[in-house]
Amino acid sequence: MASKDTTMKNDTILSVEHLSMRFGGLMAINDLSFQAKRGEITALIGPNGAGKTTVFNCITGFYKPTMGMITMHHSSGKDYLLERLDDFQITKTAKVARTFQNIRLFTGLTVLENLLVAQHNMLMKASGYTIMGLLGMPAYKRAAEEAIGKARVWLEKADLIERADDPAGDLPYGAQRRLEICRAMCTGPELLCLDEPAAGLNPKESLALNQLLKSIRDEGTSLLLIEHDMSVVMQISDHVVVLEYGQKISDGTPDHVKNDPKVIAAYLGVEDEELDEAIHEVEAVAGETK
Ligand SMILES: Nc1ncnc2c1ncn2[C@@H]1O[C@H](COP(=O)(O)OP(=O)(O)OP(=O)(O)O)[C@@H](O)[C@H]1O
Repeated sequence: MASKDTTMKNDTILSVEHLSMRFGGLMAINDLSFQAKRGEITALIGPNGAGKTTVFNCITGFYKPTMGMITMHHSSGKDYLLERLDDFQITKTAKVARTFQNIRLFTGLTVLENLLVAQHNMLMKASGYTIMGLLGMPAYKRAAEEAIGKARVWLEKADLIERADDPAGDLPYGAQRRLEICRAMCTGPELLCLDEPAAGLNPKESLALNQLLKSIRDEGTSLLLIEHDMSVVMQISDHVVVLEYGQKISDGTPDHVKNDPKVIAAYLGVEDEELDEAIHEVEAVAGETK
């Protein structure tokens, strides 16, 4: 019999079925279906304008899809139809958190305060939506201590604990990106969606990011990410879905998609007859970066 861990790892956390999104005359996503597995890092890749951010915006409630179903399957066995929920319900109830292409921290607040703001809902609930917090009632005090404890755990994991009391805006770029991820993790998501987390990072920052993302996965949160940096995608993803012109052109392990001629053609923008040459070029580049 499979162990519980193995079973958990192989089941589906997110199903996207026949998703379409039309903007006026443009079909940005056209009948897209794919699944993300629980306990895995799934990467959504594709050339510029392929529709990756639009898929993210549909999953996280920023857009209502023109057609299709997006289902979040909780580990409790409960399912949530994301296209029917508002964005705040998607975070709070369906437990899907996201980060954006551009950093959205409260730069004037400290690193720790940014993580406490993320837990505002839980603290408000503990206060009974009254002045219990100001009066220092035990239930609120406990909740506040828990919030600080959770923030500390994430700051340790992201190697930011030394900077807890510094303004978030003073952190180097790569550290700000990691802080954003910690902030999303403080909301307790089952699925974390990251929009280009490695954009603008230097190789050292990129390595720190990879370690953080792998530790998030290994502790049981599933990840879905859009990423242009192929070294990040190939190093940390368990599963890759490739889009071109709003449609899926490949789906499988990093090795599978890396060698898929359709993917190579899409990235290099080559015609079928030029494919062999393009594949040789890609293999040569891959060999150099090993
Ligand atoms: N709000 C919108 N209104 C109209 N067209 C849009 C809108 N959002 C996206 N599009 C169009 O949909 C298509 C897919 O865009 P999208 O941003 O999803 O692609 P992407 O794969 O994320 O691209 P990139 O890698 O450049 O970020 C593009 O042609 C884009 O111009």
